[in-house]
Amino acid sequence: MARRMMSRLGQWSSYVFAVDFDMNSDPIYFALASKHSERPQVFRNVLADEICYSLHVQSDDKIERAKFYGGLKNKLSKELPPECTILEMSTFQPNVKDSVIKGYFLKDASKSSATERVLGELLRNDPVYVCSYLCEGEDRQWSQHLWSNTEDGWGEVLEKYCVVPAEKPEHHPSTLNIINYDVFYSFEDAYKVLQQCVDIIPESKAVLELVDQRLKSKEKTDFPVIVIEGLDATGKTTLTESLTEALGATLLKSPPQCLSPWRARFDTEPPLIRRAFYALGNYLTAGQIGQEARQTPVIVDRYWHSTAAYAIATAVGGKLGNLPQAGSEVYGWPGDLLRPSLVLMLSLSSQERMRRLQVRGQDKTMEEEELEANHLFRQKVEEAYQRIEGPACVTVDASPSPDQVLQQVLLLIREKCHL
Ligand SMILES: Nc1ncnc2c1ncn2[C@@H]1O[C@H](COP(=O)(O)OP(=O)(O)O)[C@@H](O)[C@H]1O
Ligand SMILES: Nc1ccn([C@@H]2O[C@H](COP(=O)(O)OP(=O)(O)O)[C@@H](O)[C@H]2O)c(=O)n1
Repeated sequence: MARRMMSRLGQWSSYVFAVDFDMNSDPIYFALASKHSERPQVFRNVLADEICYSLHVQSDDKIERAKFYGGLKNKLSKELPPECTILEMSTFQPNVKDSVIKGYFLKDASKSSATERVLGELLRNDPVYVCSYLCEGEDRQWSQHLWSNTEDGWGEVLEKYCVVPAEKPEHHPSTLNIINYDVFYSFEDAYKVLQQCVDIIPESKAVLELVDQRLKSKEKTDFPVIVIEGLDATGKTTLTESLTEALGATLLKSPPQCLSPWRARFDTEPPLIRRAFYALGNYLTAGQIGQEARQTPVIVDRYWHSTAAYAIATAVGGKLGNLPQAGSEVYGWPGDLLRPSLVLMLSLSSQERMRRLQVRGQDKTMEEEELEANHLFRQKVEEAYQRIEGPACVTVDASPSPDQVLQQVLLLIREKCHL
């Protein structure tokens, strides 16, 4: 095991580390070197004399890595002393796609041995790299020690590096592993993930069986296909129902009804697996759309835009500006997924959306902090919605009365789809 870690470590000196100390600011970027740099100390404003650690999952298996990383946060939160802060961390090669190894950075102010005990146990039993960080010497510079894992837990220090500041990369690290981790751009890529899960998530088998029986859709439909998108409580259900009636259309949704027995199960899975499930849902819905659009117009409540926008917004940490730029390949439409004729996104101010959620009896107990984090998340979802192409969505003001929204949308449909 130690040898394998060493071989990866050889590359590690070309990696940059990013720690998210504050979600509203840039991460702190640092690299490893054999000598300290002249530049100011890396953790100057965020760390005092705490002992710090970092943990990275070491596995070449994508599913194992995703499962273990998801569970690790819960385990750490439960077992570490409360004075130990758990921060998200990425190790990556700047601007190199698929190079991110996700991990956690621990800022330990507990002055107890409990943290070392928990980490020693992880080292002994689990596929992790553990590093400790110490602030030493007269010039108070930080260094990183990489520990080997032995049967006793903490083994020996394999490598010792000086921690030096690194440049902010052009692309935020959380954007580097979106493709085929958070968003899937072909049926096959999503299908493969669920196939690999069959042993650990038995429900995957039933989902794959349904997907195997899906209807294949033609590229072109006889009748228009109109997708309604938007955040929760923007009025999608209300509008899709009235539109369906007004146009004599068929109403479908993604994920389709036939996946509902498994949705809650896959919602508890890490993004890789959860997103693959929703991606497959779109292909099932596409089959139904192809069938129905032979006879009537089709209205679809959420489709690809929801899958991609939520996945991207969740994957991309921190500020709105961290999203991949407009025109990036992550906003492209999967080549093998039926394209609708028109996509409309319902947009509402956050005050009106909160009011509607409250009328519906939800979100009443949300803490201020959570609201703030959610505000940032919603902004990212809406921005991602607007950047997705092929077809791009048309934004509709959803604040007027239900009937006014319907009339406005009917006008748009007549104009764009000649209905
Ligand atoms: N145009 C509108 N004006 C005022 N309230 C609305 C409007 N559209 C929907 N609502 C109400 O807002 C809530 C959320 O609407 P809903 O259609 O369930 O949204 P979604 O399907 O997007 O979650 C419901 O209580 C609904 O009655
Ligand atoms: N086509 C879809 C639909 C939903 N989703 C996911 O499902 C969540 C939204 O579902 P929801 O149940 O809140 O939707 P509504 O109740 O607002 O219609 C989002 O977090 C998306 O991640 C998806 O990925 N793809």
